[in-house]
Amino acid sequence: MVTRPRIDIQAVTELTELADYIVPFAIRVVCDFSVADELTEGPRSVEELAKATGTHAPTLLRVLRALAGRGIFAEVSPEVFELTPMAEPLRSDHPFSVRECFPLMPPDIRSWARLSDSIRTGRTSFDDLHDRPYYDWMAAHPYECVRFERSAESVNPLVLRTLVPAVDWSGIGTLVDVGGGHGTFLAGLLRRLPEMRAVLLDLPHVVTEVPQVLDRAGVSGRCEVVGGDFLRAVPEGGDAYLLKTVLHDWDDERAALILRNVRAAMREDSRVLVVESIRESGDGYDVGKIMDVKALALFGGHTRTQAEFRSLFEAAGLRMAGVSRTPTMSVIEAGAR
Ligand SMILES: C[S@@+](CC[C@H](N)C(=O)[O-])C[C@H]1O[C@@H](n2cnc3c(N)ncnc32)[C@H](O)[C@@H]1O
Repeated sequence: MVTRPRIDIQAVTELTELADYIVPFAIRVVCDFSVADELTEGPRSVEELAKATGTHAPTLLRVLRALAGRGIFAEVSPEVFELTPMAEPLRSDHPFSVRECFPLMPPDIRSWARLSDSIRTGRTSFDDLHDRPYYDWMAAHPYECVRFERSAESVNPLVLRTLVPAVDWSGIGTLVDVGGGHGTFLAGLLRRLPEMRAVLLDLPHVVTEVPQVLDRAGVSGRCEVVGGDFLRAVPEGGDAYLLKTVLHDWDDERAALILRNVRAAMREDSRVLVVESIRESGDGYDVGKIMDVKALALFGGHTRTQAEFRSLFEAAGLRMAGVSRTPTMSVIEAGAR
């Protein structure tokens, strides 16, 4: 039996608002021109802001008005704008700055535009569009690679804040950060845990950025940097192995291979700390479900439920030891089986 459509005007309105994809692009552009940085001393007219940022005043006004409608900046008097709580984190000096969070790079956007291909075939649209997997493409495109790593790391200050108190770090003299990116998470960890030493492994073209990050944090004396491939091998000698937002990039076969390489490198008593967004059941907002679709379009991996993590560890000769959920990400801990 066909039921008649239910009419809920509020729902129709909310749905049409979701079609307005200008917001992330407008945020990207105000970040590119450091508009939030120009408002740190208080409200300013669009005319002044345009002069300071090298932009076209009437156009900047249109973008700022659109964002103000979403609570990002406020028009306090005609054509005069100020920062709001949601605009503050777009400042470059904000301790939880997210201005790198919106890279919106053409290769990614073109893959999103081809999501219909993924839905038909189950394949990763990025690979089909660019003829190779994400990280291989990034290796040949240094500018985009740096933008990608910075966006992946932009939430690290926030994650560190919730994660450090949630984990028992005692007994970890040496931590191996597997796929550690530019090292911002590890640098933050080493600053908070002054007794700890570390090894960071990432692809050779990615680790070139790591020394500057460690130097800025004043921790370079406690961290060795290794350029390598975790699909082949992982450094030995860790009391613990950290894999933060790494496994969701990979299908089960390759995620298990990475963990088997960790298993081969670790001692019987070493710990494995996986930091990820666990995919939860139920209909609530769940970053694990959002990341899952991102992994589908771009990386060819997927996020996992707690039960899926348990099976993945078992396939790699590990045993899940516990899960700590924090307001940002979860820590899924494992040991040797
Ligand atoms: C989503 S980023 C996470 C970075 C970092 N762990 C963090 O959370 O800030 C995934 C990382 O895996 C690295 N990666 C991808 N393939 C790799 C490989 N075969 N060997 C080593 N690292 C790899 C990427 O370069 C990237 O830095």
